[in-house]
Amino acid sequence: MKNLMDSQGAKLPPHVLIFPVPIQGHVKSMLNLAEMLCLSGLDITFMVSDFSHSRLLKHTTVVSRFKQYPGFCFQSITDGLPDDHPRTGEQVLDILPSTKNITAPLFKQMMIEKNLFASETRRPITCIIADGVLTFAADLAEEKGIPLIYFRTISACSFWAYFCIPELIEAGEISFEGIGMDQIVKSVPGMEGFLRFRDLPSFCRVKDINDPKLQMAESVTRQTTRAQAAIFNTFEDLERPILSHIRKHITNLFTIGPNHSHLKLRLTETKADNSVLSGSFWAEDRNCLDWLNAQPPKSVIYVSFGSITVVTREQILEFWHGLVNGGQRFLWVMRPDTILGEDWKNQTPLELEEGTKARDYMVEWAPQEEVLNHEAVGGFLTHSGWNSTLESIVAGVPMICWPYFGDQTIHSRFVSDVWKIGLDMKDTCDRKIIERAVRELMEERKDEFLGRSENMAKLAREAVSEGGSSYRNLDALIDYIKSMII
Ligand SMILES: O=c1ccn([C@@H]2O[C@H](COP(=O)(O)OP(=O)(O)O[C@H]3O[C@H](CO)[C@@H](O)[C@H](O)[C@H]3O)[C@@H](O)[C@H]2O)c(=O)[nH]1
Ligand SMILES: C[C@H]1CC[C@@H]2C(C(=O)O)=CO[C@@H](O)[C@@H]21
Repeated sequence: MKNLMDSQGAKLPPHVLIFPVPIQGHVKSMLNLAEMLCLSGLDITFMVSDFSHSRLLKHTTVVSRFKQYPGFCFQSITDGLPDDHPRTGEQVLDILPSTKNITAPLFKQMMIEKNLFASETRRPITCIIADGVLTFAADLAEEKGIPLIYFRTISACSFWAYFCIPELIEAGEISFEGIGMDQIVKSVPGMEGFLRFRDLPSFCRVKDINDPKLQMAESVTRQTTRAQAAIFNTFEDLERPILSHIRKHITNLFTIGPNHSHLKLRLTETKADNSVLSGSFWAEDRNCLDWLNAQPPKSVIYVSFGSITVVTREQILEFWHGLVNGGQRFLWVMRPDTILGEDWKNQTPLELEEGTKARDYMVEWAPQEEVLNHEAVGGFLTHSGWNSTLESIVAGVPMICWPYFGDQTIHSRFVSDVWKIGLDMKDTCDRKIIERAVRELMEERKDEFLGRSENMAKLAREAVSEGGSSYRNLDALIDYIKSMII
């Protein structure tokens, strides 16, 4: 390690640059990682897009939160999209070419002008931890000779399915007419027995193997091996068999999750206040917690489709009727930009608002982690984003999965058929099916699902506790970062 000293002669710590894709689920997860590294005394430069930076400043206490870590600083940069770009639905994918073509050259220039973010008290960056889908990070790291670690914010199982796309194509298991949605797919080792074509990440649902989304998914995933190491927000007991397949290709693989729960534990060890920063791009409506306080234990189904999902008005009404007919109370997150179509922009269907007032509760954005851990919540109707899935697992809340796109379609299969902690209703949106799922999860098979969910929650908590796999891996990651100083 080079002996760079501060003015008092103390040795300067490693300086890590963390660069997430500027999307809610990615930024939140990587902020949690940043804080864990700060707690270990590392200096952090956190790159955010101007768009996500202004959302964080507006809706969170991020500034006061990170003030306690003198080694932490934000740098913001454009994501290359116009201000009025929706950044939702499939259009969110525009962020990949825009960061590659517009952000990357500006970022490179910034690194040069700011002397790799060095100052009197900070080394030039000694390591980059980039979001696993930012391909330009590998080019830049190689060009500048800076060690690179990729952090893919999705599950190991979805990463592995993406990694196997060349084999899936080779075996004719993608894109050829005649492959039925329910046909079992054989080319993803470790999933041969239960993975249907329908469960593959949605970007595999193509007619043509040259489809740009499929190509993108394959190329960004395969190039993970260009980094010196990879981080996954998961834990060994959850995905061990799949992780062992990935480790044949990526030797330095650190599983440190569930990040949100791991951070909480590390905060408890070092500080009196272990409350976790929300990291939200929307204002959290905390009134729903008062409403939950008035509900019986395990009586409420929490409904949220994350930060990107968009739905039609018809789909919303199917869900609403299904939920009402299911006979349970519900707390529903409806972002202002959830419903597709100009007529419905920022408008919740009136009948829904009226019909919900009596028994149920609707918010634009919820303090999700607190909601899931509230004793009144007994089930989660989710889009199966990876953060939501992990948050539900840690809280021991069984799920009804309605995946929207990408990695979510495989998570829902693992929830229902591997971990058996919920139901998968992908590719349907019918009030009868929703009603049936609610009854099954919250009444008929309630004890069975709760038992397995509580068991999985225990394993998750053990993983992040002292001596657990994620706890040890985070320590090993920090040692690794220290050893990489050039
Ligand atoms: O009312 C809400 C709704 C959500 N959240 C939080 O927002 C995050 C949402 O993340 P996630 O569940 O992962 O969903 P997306 O926002 O859809 O995340 C994107 O990023 C994930 C991580 O890469 C992927 O797994 C998803 O497919 C992708 O859509 C979670 O931490 C939630 O706690 C809130 O705090 N309040
Ligand atoms: C921008 C979306 C395309 C891929 C990203 C992703 C991943 O595979 O890592 C998951 O969900 C989306 O947020 C990202």
